[in-house]
Amino acid sequence: MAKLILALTHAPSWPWRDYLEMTKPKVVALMLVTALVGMALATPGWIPLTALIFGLTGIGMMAGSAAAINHLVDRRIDTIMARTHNRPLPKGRVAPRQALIFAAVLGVAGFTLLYALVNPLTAWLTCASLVGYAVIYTGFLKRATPQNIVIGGLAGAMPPLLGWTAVTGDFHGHGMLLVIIIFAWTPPHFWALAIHRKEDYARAGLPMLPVTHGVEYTKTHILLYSFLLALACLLPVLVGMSGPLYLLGSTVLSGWFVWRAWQLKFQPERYEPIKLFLFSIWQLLALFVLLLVDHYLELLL
Ligand code: HEM
Ligand SMILES: CC(C)=CCC/C(C)=C/CC/C(C)=C/COP(=O)(O)OP(=O)(O)O
Repeated sequence: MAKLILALTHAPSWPWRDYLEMTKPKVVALMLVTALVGMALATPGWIPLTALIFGLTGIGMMAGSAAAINHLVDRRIDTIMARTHNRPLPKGRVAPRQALIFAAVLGVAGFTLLYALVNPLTAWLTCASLVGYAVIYTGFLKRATPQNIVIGGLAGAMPPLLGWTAVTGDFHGHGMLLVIIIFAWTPPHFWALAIHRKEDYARAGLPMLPVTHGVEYTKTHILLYSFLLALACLLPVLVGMSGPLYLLGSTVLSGWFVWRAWQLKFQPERYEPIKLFLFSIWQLLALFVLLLVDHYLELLL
């Protein structure tokens, strides 16, 4: 252990910002919001404090570890792409060995926390998500097929279910519905950025949809997924998990998403792909805040 800490802190000054960057903090933060909502919806009362604190910490640590492994595995292609060439590994600010140790310590600590203080089911499911993203998506799918993000997106969509099992220790269909929402949201989220960064991906030799099938084909798929997302967003109401406030708010958000995806396809001069990418992030945040507010409002009324 002392050796590990020594290797991590050996650099002349502790480049903590680089290590933080490797955990993709903004992405993980939004994932933790979705996990928190999964926790809240799993129980009619307040979220038990142990599940809340150790659950979110453990899930956050393991997601950060997965992100750091992604930085490590992708360090060569990240050097080629304009968006990523300034990252800590391509720039040599963090050595591959240090990144590996960092990811391992973070991942093992997160797993131990979840296993010992939350429950084994959540620990193993989070472990499966880590492997899904860091190994299956990053190490294989990303380089293999333009459907990489559709399949790999499942790992990133898991946090609400992880939050749910952290509270109940059991699977529940309602938790899975929240996963389905993020699963349908991920392709338009990513493909909008992939259109914007098409040249980057082509140069790096990555088979992203706009590179392999063209921009128009990708835009059509974004539009189709926006319809799928709108349908998925209705599921919490159809099963009675969420009420009228959520129905109203999510319908507005879904309509807005479909309208923007429609503009992207049919009025490209009015709406650029990068705008849809940024919008998708706020839309998902708003959707999950709505689920939360609706849940507690139903409890209070
Ligand atoms: C495997 C599925 C996913 C892929 C391939 C993907 C892809 C990306 C990419 C390439 C970026 C740009 C990062 C950058 O500019 O450095 C990004 C940003 C972002 N993604 Fe995703 N994403 C996925 C899933 C998710 C999920 C599930 C969430 C949250 C629940 C999420 C939230 C975000 C946020 C908040 C950002 C902005 C980060 C920033 O500004 O630094 N993503 N995503
Ligand atoms: C345990 C758990 C919940 C794991 C999920 C972890 C996680 C941080 C998923 C992030 C999804 C994401 C930003 C993918 C982009 O990868 P990319 O390689 O396509 O993007 P990049 O080029 O920006 O690195």
